[in-house]
Amino acid sequence: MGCNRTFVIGAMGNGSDSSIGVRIFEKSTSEWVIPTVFGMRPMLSKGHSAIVLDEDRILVIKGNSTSDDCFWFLEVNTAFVREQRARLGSEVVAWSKGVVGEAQIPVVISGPSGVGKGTLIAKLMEDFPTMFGFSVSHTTRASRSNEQNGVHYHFTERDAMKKDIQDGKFLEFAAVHGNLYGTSVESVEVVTDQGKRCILDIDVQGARLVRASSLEAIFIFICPPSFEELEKRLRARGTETEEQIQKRLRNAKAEIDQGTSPGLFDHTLINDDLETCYENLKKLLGLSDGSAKATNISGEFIIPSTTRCLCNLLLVILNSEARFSAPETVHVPLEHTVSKINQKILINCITSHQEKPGSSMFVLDLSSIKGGAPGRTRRGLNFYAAGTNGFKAAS
Ligand SMILES: Nc1ncnc2c1ncn2[C@@H]1O[C@H](COP(=O)(O)OP(=O)(O)OP(=O)(O)O)[C@@H](O)[C@H]1O
Ligand SMILES: Nc1nc2c(ncn2[C@@H]2O[C@H](COP(=O)(O)O)[C@@H](O)[C@H]2O)c(=O)[nH]1
Repeated sequence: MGCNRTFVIGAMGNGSDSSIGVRIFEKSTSEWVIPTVFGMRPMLSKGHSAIVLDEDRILVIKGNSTSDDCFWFLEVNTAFVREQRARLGSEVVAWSKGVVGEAQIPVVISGPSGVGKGTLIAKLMEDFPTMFGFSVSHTTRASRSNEQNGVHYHFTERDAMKKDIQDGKFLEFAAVHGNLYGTSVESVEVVTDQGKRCILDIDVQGARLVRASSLEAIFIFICPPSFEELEKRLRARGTETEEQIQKRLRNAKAEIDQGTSPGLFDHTLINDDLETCYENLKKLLGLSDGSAKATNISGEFIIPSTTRCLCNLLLVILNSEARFSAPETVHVPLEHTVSKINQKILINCITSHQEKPGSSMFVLDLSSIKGGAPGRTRRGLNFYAAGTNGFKAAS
C-alpha cells in the first residue's frame, strides 16, 4: 500500500447506496479515485473501525453488528487485486467477508452427464442443509420444466454471460454440450458467506480451471459403472432430445478419460448402487460415522483467575495454553477498540451500562486465513471470547 494512497472507507453520501463505499486519495497527484469494486459489499453500519494488515488488505470491523456480519476484508494489493488492476488498467479493490467458524474447503463434483451428480448432491443437501450450500451456476441452456431460475441455475443470455465473463465475474466457465456454463465468484461467495461448505457441480473443463485457480477445493469425479448404464440413465431421465443425448454420450467418453487420468481429481467414486455411492461420498467428506462436524467450534471457556486488569488479561490471552470459547454469535458494539499483535486482533468491547460499566475482550485470530479474494478460499476465522472485565469505581 505504501504511503502514496489513502483509503477512505464509509458512506459516500450517495443516498441510494446502502453499502460501504471506498475512495482512494492519490497523494502524488492529489486526486480522488473511485476504484472498481469486486466482491459482495458490506452493508453500512453506524460506524466501523479499520486496521491495515500486511500492507495488502484492510480489516474492517463493523460496529453495532453481530459476528456473522462484522468482519470484512478490503483487499487493496493482493495478487487478485494486482491481476485485476493490470487487466483493467485502473484502480481495483475487492471485498471479502470474514466468516467465523471452521469453514471447510469447497467440494467440486464432476462426471459425465447422467452419472448421478445432481442426485448425490441433492441427497447431501437434504441430509445436511446447514452444512452445505450449492453454488448456483449460470448457463445459456434452456431451463427444464422442473428447474427454477436462481435455484438450479441462473438462466442467462449468451451475450450477457459473455460480458460478465469479460468483466471478471466468473471463477470458471466452459462450453459444455453446446451451451455456456460458468461459476460466478458471487455464487461461491453467497455460500461461503453463510459459513457453509460450497458444492460445485461442474464439468471436467471447469474442474481443471478451478484447480488452476486459487480456490482451494476437494475434487471428486463420479464415474458410471458402465457406458451402457450411463446411456440408460440419461434416456430414463427424459430431459434431452435424442440429438442432445447423442452429443452428451460422445462427450462422456472424453470426460471419463480425462476424469480418471491421474492428477486432476483427488477421488473417484463409482455410482453403481446409489446408496453405496452416497455412503462413500459421505465418508470422503467426513460425515459417515455420525460425527458430522458443526461449522462452529465449541470449547471450554477458561478465564484465568489471576487476571485482574486488562493488561494482564491481554498477556494471558496471547501467551497461555488456555482454551477459549468460540461464541456462536457475538454482538460487537459501536464502542470498541481494536489493536493488533502479530496475527491476533484484539477487540475490546466497551459496555457503558451506568451501573455495570465494563468490557469484554475478543480475539480474532487471522492465522487461519488463506487466500481471501472474492470466491477464493476464505477459511473460517477463529474468533473467541477472552474474558470480561468490570471497571472498578474510582475510590
Ligand atoms: N446409482 C444410480 N442408479 C440408477 N439411477 C441413478 C443412479 N444415480 C442417479 N440415477 C438417475 O440417473 C439420472 C441422471 O441423474 P442426475 O440427473 O443426477 O445426473 P447428473 O450427473 O447430475 O447429470 P447432468 O450432468 O446432466 O446434470 C436420474 O434420473 C437419476 O435419478
Ligand atoms: N464448467 C461448468 N460446468 C457446469 C457448470 N454447471 C453445470 N455444469 C456441467 O454441465 C453439464 C451439463 O449440465 P446440465 O444441467 O445441462 O445437465 C454437467 O456436466 C454439469 O456438471 C458450471 O458452472 N461450469
